[in-house]
Amino acid sequence: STTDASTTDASTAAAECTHPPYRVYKVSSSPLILYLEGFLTPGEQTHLLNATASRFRRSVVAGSDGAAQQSTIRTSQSTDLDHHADNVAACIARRALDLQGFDARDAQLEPLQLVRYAAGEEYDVHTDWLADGAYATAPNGGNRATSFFVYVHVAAGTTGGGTNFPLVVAPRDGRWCARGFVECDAPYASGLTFRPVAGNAVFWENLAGGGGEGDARTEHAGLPLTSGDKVGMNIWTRQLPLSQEARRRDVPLDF
Ligand SMILES: O=C(O)CCC(=O)C(=O)O
Ligand SMILES: [Fe+2]
Repeated sequence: STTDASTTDASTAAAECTHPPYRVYKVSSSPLILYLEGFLTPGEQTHLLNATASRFRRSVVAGSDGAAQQSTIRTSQSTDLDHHADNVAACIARRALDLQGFDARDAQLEPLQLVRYAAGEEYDVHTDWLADGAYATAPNGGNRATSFFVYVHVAAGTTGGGTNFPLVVAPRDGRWCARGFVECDAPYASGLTFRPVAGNAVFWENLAGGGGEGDARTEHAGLPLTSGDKVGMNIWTRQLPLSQEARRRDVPLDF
């Protein structure tokens, strides 16, 4: 390709990439939650791991002042991957926008964020939408309208590490369990837990109501990994375009 990496965006990469025929299953209407089977190809999974392998650092969260800080609630390692500088990541970003219809723009995407969990690590219950409006300003793209959590790698023998939505009722049909998408051994009262399955993804809308308020029902957790190794990826779409500066900056978007 002769495309200059600095000018590549999810639109230009779309011409060069072939999207896998992933399947979409609605899990919940309100909040909207979709399960995406085969969202990443095996080649894309390998590429994402290789592109980020040496770059993982202790994850951070938004502190009470909005600034990124380490916390016992999020003990994983993470790293950003700028999809404007990586054609595979740009193709995945394009796919994530396409699912959201023609109005979702590349400028609304945060850099892709990979998250790695070793045994014992977790991300306790949180929302992806920012509770403090001071950090959901127009130059910051407003709030996080939607989230994808994509399972990039799940080592053989991995246990635990599901993605749990405590306030969402689990779907009932046995195929959710039989296909390995949903954890069905946990008590009903614990809500909905997706099992980590490499290549698959969960998509949801974070905001509700006409005013775009954060939807409390979208709270969720990356449950503790009890053994193995799990790498996931967040793809966050803002309500509005992020300023060029905010798109490139690690702080305060990197949580
Ligand atoms: O690890 C998971 O299953 C979920 C992670 C998550 O919610 C996040 O990184 O915001
Ligand atoms: Fe999250």
